[in-house]
Amino acid sequence: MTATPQERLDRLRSSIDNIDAALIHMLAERFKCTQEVGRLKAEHEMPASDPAREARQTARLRSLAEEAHLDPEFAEKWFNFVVAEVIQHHTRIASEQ
Ligand SMILES: O=C(O)C(=O)C[C@]1(C(=O)O)C=C[C@@H](O)C=C1
Repeated sequence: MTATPQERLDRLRSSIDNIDAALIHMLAERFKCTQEVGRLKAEHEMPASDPAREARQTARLRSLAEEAHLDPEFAEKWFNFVVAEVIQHHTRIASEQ
């Protein structure tokens, strides 16, 4: 028996739910790492941002996105969005020292 459109939609949404949950958990782990980086940088008076590292990571992520058939512009925008938040966290940690 073929699935109804509603059943197909429900099945796809169930996968989307799992993927969204995985993304949230991965982001949480990434922010745990960057919080530690922020504390390390603050303790050693290192600058919050590292444009050279960002440029290397942007090139790497754009290349991975292309291989995965994901829009590289979107991958770069996502990375810039996350890094902007991380830099705010780093700056706050340094100001609390
Ligand atoms: O790797 C670092 O130095 C970080 O602070 C982490 C990170 C990132 O989130 O990827 C954030 C800010 C820097 O400009 C570069 C990279």
